[in-house]
Amino acid sequence: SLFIFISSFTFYFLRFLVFISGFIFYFPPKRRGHDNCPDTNLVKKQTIFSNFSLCGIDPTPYTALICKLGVGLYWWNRQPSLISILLAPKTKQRYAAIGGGSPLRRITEEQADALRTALEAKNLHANVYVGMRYWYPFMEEAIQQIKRDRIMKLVVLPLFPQFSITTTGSSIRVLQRIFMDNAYLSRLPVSIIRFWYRRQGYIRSIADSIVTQLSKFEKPEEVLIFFSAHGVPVSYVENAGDPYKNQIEECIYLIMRELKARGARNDHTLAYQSRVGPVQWPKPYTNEVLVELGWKGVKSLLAVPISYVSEHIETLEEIDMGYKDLALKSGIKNWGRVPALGCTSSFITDLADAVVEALPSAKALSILRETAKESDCR
Ligand SMILES: C=CC1=C(C)c2cc3[nH]c(cc4nc(cc5[nH]c(cc1n2)c(C)c5CCC(=O)O)C(CCC(=O)O)=C4C)c(C)c3C=C
Ligand SMILES: [Fe+2]
Repeated sequence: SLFIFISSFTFYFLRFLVFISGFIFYFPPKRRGHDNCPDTNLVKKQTIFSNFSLCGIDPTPYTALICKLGVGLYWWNRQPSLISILLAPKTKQRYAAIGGGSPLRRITEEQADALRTALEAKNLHANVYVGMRYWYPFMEEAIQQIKRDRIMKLVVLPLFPQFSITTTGSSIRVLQRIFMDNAYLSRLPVSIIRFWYRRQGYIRSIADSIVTQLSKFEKPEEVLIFFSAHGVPVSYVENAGDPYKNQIEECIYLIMRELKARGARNDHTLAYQSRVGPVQWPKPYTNEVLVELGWKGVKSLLAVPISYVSEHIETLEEIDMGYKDLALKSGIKNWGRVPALGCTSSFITDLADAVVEALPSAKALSILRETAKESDCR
């Protein structure tokens, strides 16, 4: 325990030094309110690694305590860290290449509107709040609004089809931390949809989109369907029990089964993209596989980003620019890409069904927390 305490202390001292260095070298843009907030996502890049907690996992059990000792977690988690400062120039260039900012917030707000309308069509009159983990509007802000509105029941719908500790798990953790500190929130019945890639509506919507894109090739039957999933550190999968990799594989199996049922006989493959930092990522890597496929003589390829439901930097820049260039240079002649589902109506209707189905199981988070402790949302 003494050892843990000393290492925690050292960690937070180093963290403090990095935080100070962040202020010396970089001044984040001031927040100017939602409507004119610069959605360049540069700040997100600069805060995403904050607290040295890679992807939202706190490295010590003392975080909550330390934050209560005068440094609010909300503020603490928004300070730039060294690694993010180092990455900033490259990130700035990448966002410049897609028009100077991420469309993610706009698309998410459109999805929220479409979901509200789809719920109304099902006679459910609900408020839909958008809360983001690393950018405005932050989850904390959405929760403040929920508190003000004194809603009666809450369904949490992560916009990630598959569960990962780094995405949905990290968001649930924030939610639990805030909810348990407040009397109204801790009693509010909540239902969390932890993943939804098995839903027929989602699988069918992706399959529809793949069929549409295949039909644009001269010889659709010869096209290789290339699933590109976002990677997560291997240690999360192997040591922390992140179900993400298994869920990705099952998701692809379900999509291919749907395509086969519709008569498609295309080959398919899976690779992992967006590697960050020196940690090991699940293999094979998207860039390496593309080169290999080119060498092997694959001529037509349809890229299917499988971890997202909105266009953003990893589809518009990483896939459409980086991987496409690499594929063409490696000998692949015909390139296509399935767009993210965005506001596709069959998809939004299915999400609305998921919300309706989740309502009856809503329970106060104080009860859910016990279940979460035993599960994978650490
Ligand atoms: C170790 C770091 C990261 C892991 C693991 C990770 C997992 C992960 N992320 C998404 C989806 C998105 N990530 C986005 C941005 C983003 N993510 C990381 C790091 C990790 N993500 C960084 C550093 C950033 C900043 C942007 C960048 O430079 O790439 C976004 C938003 C991008 C936008 O344009 O708005 C999404 C969406 C998934 C699905 C995932 C694992 C399952
Ligand atoms: Fe990410």
